[in-house]
Amino acid sequence: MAHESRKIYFCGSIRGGRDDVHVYQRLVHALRTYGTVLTEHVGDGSLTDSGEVSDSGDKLIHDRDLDWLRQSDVIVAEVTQPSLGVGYELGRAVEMNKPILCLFRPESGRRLSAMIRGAADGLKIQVQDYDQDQIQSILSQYFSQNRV
Ligand SMILES: O=c1[nH]c(=O)n([C@H]2C[C@H](O)[C@@H](COP(=O)(O)O)O2)cc1CO
Repeated sequence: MAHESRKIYFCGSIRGGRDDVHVYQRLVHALRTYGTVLTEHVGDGSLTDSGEVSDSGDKLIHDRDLDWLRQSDVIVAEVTQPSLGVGYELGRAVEMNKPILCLFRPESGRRLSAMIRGAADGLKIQVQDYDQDQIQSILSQYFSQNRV
């Protein structure tokens, strides 16, 4: 798929905690090489764990994000910092049969949920352990696959 037309949905923790926001920032920046990132705000350093401010509240955020999820060609999720919202997005994306790449940093000392690692089939749903130095190579390898 051509870079210009590919829509990427990036998932990262917001109310689950913003400790990894610098990693999300790097990923969003790197992902722009491969398409349009619909959820750029996830990597915004000024967005706190209060989440986005919206007059219409959480329903607007939820409905907008599900629309973006439906439109997207691929989901990339940074899953090191546990987040209910990211887990929910991934579950919905699985049901939509979207290609999914989950990225986990073992250096965190955490153990990824079995419901994420156990969902991987190595094809449509991929879970990759990585450290930040590998961001470019992992994304380059992933997007060179025909299925995304
Ligand atoms: O303000 C928000 N905006 C937003 O787009 N989200 C979406 C995108 C993130 O991938 C995910 C984060 O979920 P959580 O806030 O539960 O960590 O949910 C979540 C929030 C706040 O829950």
